[in-house]
Amino acid sequence: MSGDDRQARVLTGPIPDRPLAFLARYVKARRWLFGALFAAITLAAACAVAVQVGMKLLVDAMASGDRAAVWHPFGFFLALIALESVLWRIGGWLGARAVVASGVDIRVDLFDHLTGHAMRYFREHLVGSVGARVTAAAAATGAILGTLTWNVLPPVVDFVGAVLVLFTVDWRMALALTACVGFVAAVIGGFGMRGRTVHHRYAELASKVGGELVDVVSNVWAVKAFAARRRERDRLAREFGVEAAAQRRSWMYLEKARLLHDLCLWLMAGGMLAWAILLWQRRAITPGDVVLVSALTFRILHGSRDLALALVGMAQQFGAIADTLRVLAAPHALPDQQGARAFRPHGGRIVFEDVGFAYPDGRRVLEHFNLVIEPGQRVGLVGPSGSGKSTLVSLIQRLDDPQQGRILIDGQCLAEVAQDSLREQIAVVPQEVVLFRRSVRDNIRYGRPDASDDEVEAAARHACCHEFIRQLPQGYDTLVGERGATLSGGQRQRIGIARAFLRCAPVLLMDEATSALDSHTEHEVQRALVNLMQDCTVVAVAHRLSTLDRFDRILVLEAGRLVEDGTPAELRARGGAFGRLWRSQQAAASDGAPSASARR
Ligand SMILES: Nc1ncnc2c1ncn2[C@@H]1O[C@H](COP(=O)(O)OP(=O)(O)OP(=O)(O)O)[C@@H](O)[C@H]1O
Repeated sequence: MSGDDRQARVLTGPIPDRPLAFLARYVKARRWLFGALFAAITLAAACAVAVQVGMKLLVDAMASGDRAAVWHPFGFFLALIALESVLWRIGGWLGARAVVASGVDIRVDLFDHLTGHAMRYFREHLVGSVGARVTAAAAATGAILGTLTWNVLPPVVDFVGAVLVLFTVDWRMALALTACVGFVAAVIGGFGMRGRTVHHRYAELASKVGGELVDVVSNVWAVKAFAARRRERDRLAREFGVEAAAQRRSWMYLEKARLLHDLCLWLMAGGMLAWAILLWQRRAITPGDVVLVSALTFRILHGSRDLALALVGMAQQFGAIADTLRVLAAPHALPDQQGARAFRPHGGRIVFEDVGFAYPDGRRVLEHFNLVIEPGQRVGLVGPSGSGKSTLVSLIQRLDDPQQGRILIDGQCLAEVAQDSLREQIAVVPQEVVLFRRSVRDNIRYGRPDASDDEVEAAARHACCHEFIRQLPQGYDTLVGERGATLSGGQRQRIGIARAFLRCAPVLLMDEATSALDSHTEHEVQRALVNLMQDCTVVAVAHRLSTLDRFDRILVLEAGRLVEDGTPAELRARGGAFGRLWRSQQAAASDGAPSASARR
């Protein structure tokens, strides 16, 4: 395979939402390869028709009585068989390259589109099912391309070739064959098309059930903790049962199509052969012509069955693609504006100008919200659960757009800059750091892919995780389990901080998660955070008020409104909402445990 074939094609333009246009997109992307493939298969199928003519010539030569005359037709016959085989093999070789390469193109293209969806898309769809759909769409497209090449193209060429050859025998026979094939194709094709809803339903259920399975497996902790294995097994068994019924209906539909075709084949092939024998009895045609007519008729009618079944099978595959495109190819909810400029950082000044924001379900979170955060300012967000802290942080990353007003960083409206260029300048430490199933080094380097090993280690030292990483079995090369499961919460948190260190971004967003950690680990994480917060604008959701002394400014949110704004000392002295929260946490701390309400 050449390097060119291994490289996925970078395709531009939106992903079509109709399956046929979707297919054409990937064939066009490798038009020369597919062109050569279709040409090889067309020639191979034409050779197969010519082989029947070779056989006729051989039979006629044998029937002529001139025993020496058989060798020429025999040589012609043999050469055609060899040529046909060579062409099929070339077709197979080209097919392996073209179909496999477009499988890569499709998955890369769909992945690219999928990851461009707004975060809300991933909240609304089962992630496992979305991932499975990408693979299923590539498999279905590969199956369609394979079917088109090996089950649709050859019978069509056979048919055209056979009709041309039959014209040389008897034009009425050629017309009759055309009518027969037209009839079979119409009956079975129509039957296949009517079955589309059956196949569509099966594809839909298959991907739903696949998603459910992934969902349960990824929540296996809860399944065990709630002793729910039997419950989940029974639930899945019910879902599989519904899917199986849809699969049976889809399969049986194909069987009915096969039965219908067998009947047509028997009647038509019998009729054509009887007709040829009658002509031969009247000495209108030669024995070779009878052989030719019967061979071609059987070939064409068999081919028409392949063709019809291929069309029905393709309808099934098109159903799977249509189902995937309905979910995946939906336009992005937050696209970059046409010709969006790259974001240019300049200190990290964040401004909310009369911002109004509601979630798609209509829940209003912010209304006429105004805020200015100066470059380098460290701002802690405090407030009861549901007051809008996380929403504010996600709006700064442009994970959603406000319906009213503007959000600006360094004078640039977030809705007008390219999203990736914006997020490149924002480091985020979430409450729950999720790691890839890759080495510790690769996980830290995720913050900046071009960082050297020394830079990765320096970031780890700043984030207070160098020591524990060194003690892992393979140090920095240790593979962390799925989603970082082989590390403790505090260790994951510090790796997340190391990542943010490497990012070196002017804006840092954090959702502090120190409440779940023991006091030693919390101390380590705090130390790492203090290091991280230097020299950038920080907006942090603060859960423990005791950690707020390192902030320059505290914002207290209640139901999406800014109710207090000042330094920690000012707000403590003021005795308002913050003062009350502060006192309740102090009291809980002196009782030995922070109260849940005070943590938020
Ligand atoms: N994806 C969503 N769709 C609809 N409503 C949402 C969504 N996310 C949050 N909300 C609602 O928006 C409001 C603000 O939520 P947000 O998560 O910003 O609060 P928060 O202060 O960060 O809460 P917490 O401290 O519990 O994380 C809440 O009423 C919440 O129910």
